[in-house]
Amino acid sequence: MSVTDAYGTSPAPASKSTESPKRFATSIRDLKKEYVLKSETVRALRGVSFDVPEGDYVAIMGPSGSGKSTLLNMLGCLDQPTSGSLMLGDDDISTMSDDQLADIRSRRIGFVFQSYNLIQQLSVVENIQVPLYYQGKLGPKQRERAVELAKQVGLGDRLDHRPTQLSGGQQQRVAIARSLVNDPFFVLADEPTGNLDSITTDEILAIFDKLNAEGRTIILVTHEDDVALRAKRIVRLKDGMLHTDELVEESAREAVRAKHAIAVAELKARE
Ligand SMILES: Nc1ncnc2c1ncn2[C@@H]1O[C@H](COP(=O)(O)OP(=O)(O)OP(=O)(O)O)[C@@H](O)[C@H]1O
Repeated sequence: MSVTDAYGTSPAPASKSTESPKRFATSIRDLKKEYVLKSETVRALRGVSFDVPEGDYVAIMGPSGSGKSTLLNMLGCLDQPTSGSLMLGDDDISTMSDDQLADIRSRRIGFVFQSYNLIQQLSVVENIQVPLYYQGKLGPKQRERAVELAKQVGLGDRLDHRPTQLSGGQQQRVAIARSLVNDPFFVLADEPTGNLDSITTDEILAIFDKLNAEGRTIILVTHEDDVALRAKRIVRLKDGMLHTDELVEESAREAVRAKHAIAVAELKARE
């Protein structure tokens, strides 16, 4: 296998070096989530712990029912744990009110969904500005930032297009630009390439590579090994527990990038 042991799941021992301490985009400790139904209690997460240092690129994997969506909902401040802690910066989401959760969600988390979730009536630039709208922050400066982000994801010539006038890959680029508009703690991507063909998948993964190289923290849920191997680290859940937490060797990342590049070149040659 092309991965090595990762950071470990317990708090790091105090460093004796003079290096500044690692900052975490999020830090999760003994996270549990139970759903209480009439006939039974489902233990969806049974004590999950791991850290995501700033600048990391983590793929979360696991079989159906292993707890990925439950974890994602908490990382996205859409739901609270039954017990344990999930820190975003200095805030523990398990102690927040619904209003505080909504506030931190709109200000500090960048979402990218499988189905893009764009507003059909709005243009590319307007869609990118949507998270700012919810904070009452809309002005020329914010529009300028949205235009800049559109250019960063290669949509500088599509600023006034509506989602129906864009391909799936272009719509996902809008969603990625939208996810960055608030300068989030991390980009949370749920099967972001699930609806895309191989060529477009590679283009979207290249954007994530670039964003991560620029220092953006990315947390991505995927079922696909080849998508996960583009990340720096793979966290696997099983039966609501952390099964493995492994770093992906740079050589393995390079190999999968090369494999994707060859597949894309072959497909383009056939067109
Ligand atoms: N709202 C809910 N009420 C009750 N049980 C739930 C709820 N949401 C999830 N579960 C249960 O919690 C467990 C974990 O579900 P979860 O959706 O987090 O898994 P998953 O890994 O995302 O699965 P998949 O890959 O199929 O989406 C499952 O047994 C599921 O049935």
